[in-house]
Amino acid sequence: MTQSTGTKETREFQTETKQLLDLMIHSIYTNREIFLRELISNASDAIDKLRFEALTNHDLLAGNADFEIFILPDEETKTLTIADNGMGMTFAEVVDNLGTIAKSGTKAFLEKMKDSGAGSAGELIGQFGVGFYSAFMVAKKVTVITRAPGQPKGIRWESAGDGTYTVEECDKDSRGTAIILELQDEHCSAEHPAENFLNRFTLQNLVKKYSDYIRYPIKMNFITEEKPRDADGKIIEDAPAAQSVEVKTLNSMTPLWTRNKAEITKEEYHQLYKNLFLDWEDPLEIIHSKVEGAVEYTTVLFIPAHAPFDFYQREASSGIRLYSRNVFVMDNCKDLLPEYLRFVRGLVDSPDFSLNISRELLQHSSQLQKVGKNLEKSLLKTLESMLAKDRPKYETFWKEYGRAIKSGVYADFQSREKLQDLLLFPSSQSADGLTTLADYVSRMPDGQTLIYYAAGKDRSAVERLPQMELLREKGIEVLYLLDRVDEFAIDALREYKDKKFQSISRGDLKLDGVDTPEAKQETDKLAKDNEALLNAVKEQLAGKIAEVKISSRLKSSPVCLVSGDNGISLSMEQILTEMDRATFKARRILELNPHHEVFRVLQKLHEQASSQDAFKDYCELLYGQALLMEGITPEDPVGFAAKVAALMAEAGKKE
Ligand SMILES: Nc1ncnc2c1ncn2[C@@H]1O[C@H](COP(=O)(O)OP(=O)(O)OP(=O)(O)O)[C@@H](O)[C@H]1O
Repeated sequence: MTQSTGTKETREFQTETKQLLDLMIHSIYTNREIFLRELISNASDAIDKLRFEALTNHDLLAGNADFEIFILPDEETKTLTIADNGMGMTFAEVVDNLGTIAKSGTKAFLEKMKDSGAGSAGELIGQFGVGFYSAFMVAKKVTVITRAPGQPKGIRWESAGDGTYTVEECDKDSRGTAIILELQDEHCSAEHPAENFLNRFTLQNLVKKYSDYIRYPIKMNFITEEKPRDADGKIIEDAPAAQSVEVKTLNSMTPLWTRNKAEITKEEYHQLYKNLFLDWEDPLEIIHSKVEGAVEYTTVLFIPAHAPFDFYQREASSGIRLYSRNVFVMDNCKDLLPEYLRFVRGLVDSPDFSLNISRELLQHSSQLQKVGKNLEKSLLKTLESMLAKDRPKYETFWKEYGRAIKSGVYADFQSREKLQDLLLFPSSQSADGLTTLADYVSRMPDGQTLIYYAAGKDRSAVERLPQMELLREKGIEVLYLLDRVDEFAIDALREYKDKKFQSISRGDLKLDGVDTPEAKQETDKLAKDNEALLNAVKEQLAGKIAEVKISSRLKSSPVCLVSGDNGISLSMEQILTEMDRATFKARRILELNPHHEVFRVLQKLHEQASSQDAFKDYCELLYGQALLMEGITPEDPVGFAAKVAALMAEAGKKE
């Protein structure tokens, strides 16, 4: 077969690769058959790559353009070979690709493994599809023999998955890659045909199941034995059987999306999705459309059932593959869909995508932009109709991707209006349901002109905000913004159907139309009468707060902290601080409850010149309390605690 022609080097796998191999070999994952899908998919990618490069450099093909993937089970050597005549790899590429983990998905897999402990390896292997290394789930030893086009020599890579591998130059007749798996005993035993990867029927079924859509023929030799026949056509029983070899193509190769929609089963769509995007779950939604006219394309889009575990942490990636008349052009096509739709997976096949322009140019092509606009429109339409017709399904979608949509509202100025009707929020109206903005508005009583909201880290934190009391008493519905991006989205939106949003912790509460003019007059009078007191409090808290006010929103709490109408809010400031991006500060306004007993004590202390120290402590304590109620730690927690202790001791003395 091949012969080594250079020195053989033994190298160590990168630490992460070692960990991965260890998992592959020792995991109790039962669905090991997926290794075949992974290797076939790599072979198909390698042919795609060559085919694409050959468009501009025809010499690469060297006269061999009959692309194929060959599966060769060998009973004698107990090996299974998957061979392709694709791009092959050079020495450096072999070391880079098969000694380290370059693939971000595999890295993510390892991260997730670290987080969730080895127990879940099985489930995760299926979820991530771990590429080439999955071969070690079924093989004792893996040999890769590969030759890149134009290279005089091939490269032989070999490993038993034990921490090291060898690489050496070797002879190889033709371009491409052969992966030879020396199968583990349980995977070449006739006793368990479904797990026997030398069994041709098992292999045939697996190709049908996982790789039917692959665009290159996946071939296998079938050996038939037949006894010779006599002149009358009758079998000669005692003659030795003659063997004949028949090469069969196992996959249908018809790209699913070119078929008539009505003839495609849900199961087939699911399989296409799983094959292309290596998911183990069925997608939540499928959109298949064919568009003819100024731009012509066919698209199959999927909304995965679950967002990847690190979806909201990593850089936006895109899961859209481009094809031109069934020929793969590129994957991860950015700029096709807006970032807020980056969870969508799928493909677009259009004769208008030119095959031989560069990736960069293609991404900026006007055809692509037109297609992108259409896809965005049809995805939004699908989501709107899901929301209207299948609320539970939409809520499942929302749980996974709601944050992406909300990010679209604040980050994508042009999409704001289109997205506002897709938003859902919890609210004071129902203990566990979610409401759309339209539903909120439809419930607004006559006279209420604003949409009220409260931000906090969870429902109970918001419900316990002192500011909530008054609204609860007046029966005004409040939207709860519990996700960190919520307030930024609402802030960007500013209004919905001419109704402005109003935070219950910002500026004046503006209960106009609901509150009475008399109440406002009373608050103004109290502020005037206590002007000196308010100024004194402000002076004591100089540098910490911008203003002190008489509150009209407090019931049982003596104090609360709100932020100004403009700029960021306190909760936004908190979020930005956590993200180390606190360049802006909220304008802090301390509101005092004039009807609370503490207010009267404050008035008394202020009037008595002898109580200046106590007055100062009271101001500090009220400010500290207000911060705590907002979930913010006072700047000097030890000093705050000491003041509380001193006050408790003092109160004890009086009794
Ligand atoms: N048959 C092959 N021919 C040429 N290169 C290959 C072949 N198989 C694997 N490779 C190279 O090895 C790399 C690692 O393969 P692996 O399956 O681990 O990840 P991947 O294919 O990049 O990721 P994904 O499976 O998500 O597409 C590939 O990117 C490719 O460069």
